[in-house]
Amino acid sequence: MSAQIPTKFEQLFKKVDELKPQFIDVVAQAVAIPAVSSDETLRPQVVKKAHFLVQQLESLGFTDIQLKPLGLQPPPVSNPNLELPPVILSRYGNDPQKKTVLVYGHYDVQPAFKEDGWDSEPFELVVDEEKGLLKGRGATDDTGPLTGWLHVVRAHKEAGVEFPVNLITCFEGMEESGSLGLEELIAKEANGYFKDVDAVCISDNYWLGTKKPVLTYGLRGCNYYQVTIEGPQADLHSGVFGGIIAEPMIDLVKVMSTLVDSDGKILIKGVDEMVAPMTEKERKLYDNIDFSLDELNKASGSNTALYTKKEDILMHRWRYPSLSLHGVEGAFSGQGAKTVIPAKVIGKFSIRTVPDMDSAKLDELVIEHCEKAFAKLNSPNKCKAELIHDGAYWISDPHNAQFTAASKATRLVYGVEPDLTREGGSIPITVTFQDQLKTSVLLLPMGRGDDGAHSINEKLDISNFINGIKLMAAYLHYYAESKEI
Ligand SMILES: C[C@H](N)C(=O)N[C@@H](Cc1c[nH]cn1)C(=O)O
Ligand SMILES: [Zn+2]
Ligand SMILES: [Zn+2]
Repeated sequence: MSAQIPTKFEQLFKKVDELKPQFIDVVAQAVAIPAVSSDETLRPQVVKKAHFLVQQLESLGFTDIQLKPLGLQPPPVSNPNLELPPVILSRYGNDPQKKTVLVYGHYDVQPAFKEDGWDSEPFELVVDEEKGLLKGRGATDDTGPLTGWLHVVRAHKEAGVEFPVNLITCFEGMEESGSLGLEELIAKEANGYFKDVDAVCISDNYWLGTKKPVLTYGLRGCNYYQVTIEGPQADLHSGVFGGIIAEPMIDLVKVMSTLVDSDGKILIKGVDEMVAPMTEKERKLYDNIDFSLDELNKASGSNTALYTKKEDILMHRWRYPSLSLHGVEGAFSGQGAKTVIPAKVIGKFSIRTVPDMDSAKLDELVIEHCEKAFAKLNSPNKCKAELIHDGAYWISDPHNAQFTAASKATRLVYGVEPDLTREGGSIPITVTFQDQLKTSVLLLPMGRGDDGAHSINEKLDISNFINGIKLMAAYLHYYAESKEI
């Protein structure tokens, strides 16, 4: 640690180091709750995790803790009476002399099963001191970073360092499923719970690579669709009915194959035309970013990249749309050789959206495309294409007080200037915070590009966890000291 480091940071960082076992224990307890928002049967677990976080907030002295209900989950949903998980609002400090920072995170996670190929149980945090890793679903996305904000508060309390800002939490349990219901809550609370918010900070994305910290000023959006094809009343024996009835799965494969080609080119007419043209100024930005094909290959664990040049990889991750095929509900997917003809199959795919794509126009193009592709099959089956959820893209100017404070904090903690990046993933609610609260938003990632978010063996390096907590703390102090909002 440098000799010039201010005493308050020395005290704080020492305390963060000392509290490492306790911080990891909180992450372990949180990871143990399988809060999978996309699985309707696990909704009680998502709610359980909300209550666990409330207990943590209470014990740290947060006040005005509220579990905001969001009503019923809108269709398409199997259980029409399914309640959305609550949003956790709370505050730490209420000093009118201080700035107020809202921190957003999500406590829900992606599904995970050991059979998917995990080396350990996904909902049992593995603390691998030798490799320096925390492994478990949510370690990096977003349970680890979300709890980071609570650890920042605890470190201040136990180090006896004054907390520099008023902190407001907005923790949701539906981010991985499109942040349903949150937009309305933010609009409602913009002049209520959130009325004094000066800045919003989100720690829910990742460094580009594995070595260099980044600050993020853009996200792609995500429109998620499903195509349902149904025919027979029940699943059938393929020896008895194969070749003499129209099979929904055959139709679905044909429809889905018209969406995208193997080079990643989206085949839906009108989509490319909506993408903002590249400017010379933007083109130059890619030159200075620290990234390589090698890092991409390491993160994907393969040599399957569609592009070899750094600039092409980054542009296709950040500023061009992509279409991914995710799966088929109702289809046989187990081991072995079941000879069934599924009666009803639901194909799932999503499009990552970018400036200047119009979300509603995209829905029209996608639905029309699927209907036309199905009509060409002359099938007697029924087909319905629909949007499941959408979330907007976001891009901002990274030259403001928040980014300046976070750059300074990065230099303090990591000793380097962070790269300014965009993120290929989505955090649907980001733009709503910016527009409704009329504040700047900073994305301050904790984990690395190879953390395996949404994948098997999701991990967070312990060094990223501990330095990430220090970074959050330093950012809050530098932001509090800055003259501008
Ligand atoms: C980047 C963030 N941690 C994340 O994983 N976001 C999800 C959000 C989403 C949108 N639709 C479904 N999930 C993502 O980018 O997939
Ligand atoms: Zn996330
Ligand atoms: Zn995620």
